[in-house]
Amino acid sequence: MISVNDLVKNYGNFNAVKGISFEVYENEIFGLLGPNGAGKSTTLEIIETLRKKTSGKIEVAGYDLDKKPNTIKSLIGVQLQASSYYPGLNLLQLIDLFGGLYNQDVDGMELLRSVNLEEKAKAKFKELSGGQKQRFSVATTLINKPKVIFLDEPTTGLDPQARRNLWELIKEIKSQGTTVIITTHYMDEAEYLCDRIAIIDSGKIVALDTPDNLIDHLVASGFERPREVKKANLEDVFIQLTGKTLRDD
Ligand SMILES: Nc1ncnc2c1ncn2[C@@H]1O[C@H](COP(=O)(O)OP(=O)(O)OP(=O)(O)O)[C@@H](O)[C@H]1O
Repeated sequence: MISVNDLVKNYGNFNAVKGISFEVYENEIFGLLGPNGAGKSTTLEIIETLRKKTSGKIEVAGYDLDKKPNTIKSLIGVQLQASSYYPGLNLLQLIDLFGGLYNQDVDGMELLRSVNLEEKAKAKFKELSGGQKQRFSVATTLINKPKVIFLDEPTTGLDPQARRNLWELIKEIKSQGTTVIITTHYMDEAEYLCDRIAIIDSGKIVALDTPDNLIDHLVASGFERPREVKKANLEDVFIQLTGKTLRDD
């Protein structure tokens, strides 16, 4: 679905992305992981046609980014910044507006239902909880019925229930046939969600494989955790005590 070949991005003298290459297969959830400043957002924004690359070749669904940026724009779904959500409009009106911009006939209620926000159709974006805001933001990526969506840290700041709820939503989106590229700083999230992961460090890909293979490879190299892992962790305690249901309605 996406092929990135020897991508380089310089900001002035600073070499932020240093010749990375990877492919994202159709209908997989592909994770880009890496420390702050590794170059994840830069790479995503270049593929999204929002930022200019310095050099390299990128294809999305077989279209060359240099030759067909507008075709690519019509095939991808990108999360909008919170500032794009006009404060005077409710969720349904926002979807209608974005649908109009994409020249798409969208059933707003159906879309809101798919992200469990039906009851908030008449609410303004600013009136939503953090989890609801993220679900709405994911919904807006689907308005143009894209082949691939880009999610940049979609669960940052959410409570454990809301995170799990969003994970299920992302899996559901994949099961409908959409390819997903996601960045995250949560390793449990990447392990649960991603079919394959690229780990980027200082503008270079240092590993690319399935989560299982990456872990097996580390274990095969002789790595052992310094102490025995308990059968549960604090997050299990939290979920056990507070339940799995969402509280943000
Ligand atoms: N517009 C810009 N001008 C100059 N330098 C930039 C610009 N945007 C990003 N950078 C630099 O490029 C590097 C990569 O930034 P980028 O935002 O892609 O990292 P990231 O991996 O997404 O980080 P984070 O996890 O913090 O979101 C950083 O050192 C950053 O300071």
